[in-house]
Amino acid sequence: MPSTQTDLDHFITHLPKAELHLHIEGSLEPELMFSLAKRNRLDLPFKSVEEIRAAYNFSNLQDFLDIYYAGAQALRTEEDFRDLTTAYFDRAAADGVLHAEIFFDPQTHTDRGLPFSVAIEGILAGLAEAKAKHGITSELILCFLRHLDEEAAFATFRAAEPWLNHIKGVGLDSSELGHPPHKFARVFAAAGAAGLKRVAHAGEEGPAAYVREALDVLHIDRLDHGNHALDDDALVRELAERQITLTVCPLSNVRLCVVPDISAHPIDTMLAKGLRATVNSDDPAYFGGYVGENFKAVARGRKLSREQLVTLARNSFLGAFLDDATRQDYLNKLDAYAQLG
Ligand code: HPA
Ligand SMILES: [Zn+2]
Repeated sequence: MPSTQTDLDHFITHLPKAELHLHIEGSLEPELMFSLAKRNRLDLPFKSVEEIRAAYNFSNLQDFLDIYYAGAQALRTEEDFRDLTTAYFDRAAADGVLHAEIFFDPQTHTDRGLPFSVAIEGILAGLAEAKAKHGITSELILCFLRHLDEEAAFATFRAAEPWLNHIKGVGLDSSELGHPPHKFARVFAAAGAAGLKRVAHAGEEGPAAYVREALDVLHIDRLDHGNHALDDDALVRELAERQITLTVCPLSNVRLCVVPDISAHPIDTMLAKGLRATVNSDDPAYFGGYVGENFKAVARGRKLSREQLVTLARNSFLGAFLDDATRQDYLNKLDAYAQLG
């Protein structure tokens, strides 16, 4: 029934929410990729926006990563990173996002010769612009690439030192299988000692044992993805008891074949098991939708109630690295909206 769908879309779009799992490089839309390539006088291996989109047909995480790292090559200057960041926040604002905690992958840029400062200064300029334009608050999370070694992660952490007061936490992303969390135990310990939050991708393609390691060895404050945690009942009970936030990414899960279909997505199973699950977009330019589209996809695919949607939004504020007063302010906005809606 179209009118019901429109009501649901409207409810989701204006539902106050936080986004906690967003790779800023994964928000590079083909149109912006082309305009950056033109501005930077680069040759892209694609002739058109349509050709780029047609290449986004992945059967696993590595298929995606190969194209995601290639796309990131178009980013060359601080201005590029600022434009990328403001484009994401314009979309986020339209999707009812009040607060976003975004990842960036410095090694993707330093490994091709960009100084560490270029990506972070451009992103920070974009975050400041988003706050001024939309009032959206934000935090930045530096991700280590797990297919590289721990020494490279330490070198990145040292390079980040002058900006540590602008970085809320460290994360771990890229190819999961064969790169278990314990590979990064010492650099995560150093980040924790420096007062940073710790998060890690685990249980996306990797087994429940990687989620266990992320908890016990990396001492994570939040779990990115976590789908395969569901394979281990004791682990699920612990995640629920400790109210560890899971940053779940439904459209990413479908596009990377982590789940067979949106109608088989476990988001409501996670809620039913008492897990603090949230909905996020991961790499929206590659996976076909921003956070609002991710909410709409699971709402339809799993026939979620408004109460479940509000719980998912509440979880996003509970799981965010916010100060108590701001968190309460956002929760109050959500409660007021839920009562009206
Ligand atoms: O979903 C992801 N998984 C791992 N690494 C990533 N880097 C960007 N997106 C992802
Ligand atoms: Zn991710």
